[in-house]
Amino acid sequence: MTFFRRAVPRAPADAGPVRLSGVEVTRGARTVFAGLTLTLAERRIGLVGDNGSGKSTLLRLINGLLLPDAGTVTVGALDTRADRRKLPASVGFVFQNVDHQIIFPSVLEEIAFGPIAQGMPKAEANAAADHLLARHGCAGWGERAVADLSEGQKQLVCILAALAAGPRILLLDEPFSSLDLATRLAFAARLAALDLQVIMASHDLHLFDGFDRVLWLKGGCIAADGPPAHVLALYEADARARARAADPGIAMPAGGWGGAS
Ligand SMILES: Nc1ncnc2c1ncn2[C@@H]1O[C@H](COP(=O)(O)OP(=O)(O)OP(=O)(O)O)[C@@H](O)[C@H]1O
Repeated sequence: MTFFRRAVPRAPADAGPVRLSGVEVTRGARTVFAGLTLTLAERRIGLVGDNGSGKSTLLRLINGLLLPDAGTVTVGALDTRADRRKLPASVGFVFQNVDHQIIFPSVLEEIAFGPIAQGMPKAEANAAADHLLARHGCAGWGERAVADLSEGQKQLVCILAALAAGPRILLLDEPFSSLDLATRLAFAARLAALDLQVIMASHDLHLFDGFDRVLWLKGGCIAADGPPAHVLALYEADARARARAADPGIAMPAGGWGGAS
């Protein structure tokens, strides 16, 4: 599925997997990663883990917003340190907090920005943004002030803005948390059809249906890595055990992943 024609031909250098090699990251006084090595090649990769386990930090390393204190992160042949300015053409990102992402006053400007930055003429980018909005049930939103949108509507604009730039890799950090059910379902279906690599962090485990691989981060380490059903069952069993240990009298709700109890 094509959302936008690419503004400029993609550099061959962005082909190939994401690789982290010996990555060390300290944020504030806390060591988040102490020698993380990973190859991320699958088309659909999920990240799960407790609050503070390092999911957002990992995504920020891949899009070059955060540079490792030691080690390297590469996207194909692009090194996030040396080739930082080339990354936005290849790597799209939807932030957990939309207010950290939105920079323009109007919806149209926000969505057209990426293609214009890549060289698409403004009139063409604006027309394509209008078309994209219409395809997602938001016809006529272009002139709306972003500040007047609800949280979920802002989240939708951020997702569309990321797609508009035609990335090869889409990084999503809790992208659907404020979307209503119908919009969430529609996006999950569209996501499944997108011809690009998706790496998504979420606490909504059902979003990983159909994913190729899930990584469970625990204290900056990989606690489990593999098919979603396997990893999510381990993760949920661990979470339930810890919830029980914290409050032995707790009545745990049934259901969940992989029959974990
Ligand atoms: N800007 C920052 N300054 C200092 N420390 C930070 C900063 N951002 C994150 N951290 C720390 O880095 C660690 C990893 O945070 P990160 O945001 O990657 O976690 P997360 O898994 O995405 O959590 P959540 O599920 O809550 O979104 C945490 O201990 C956090 O306190």
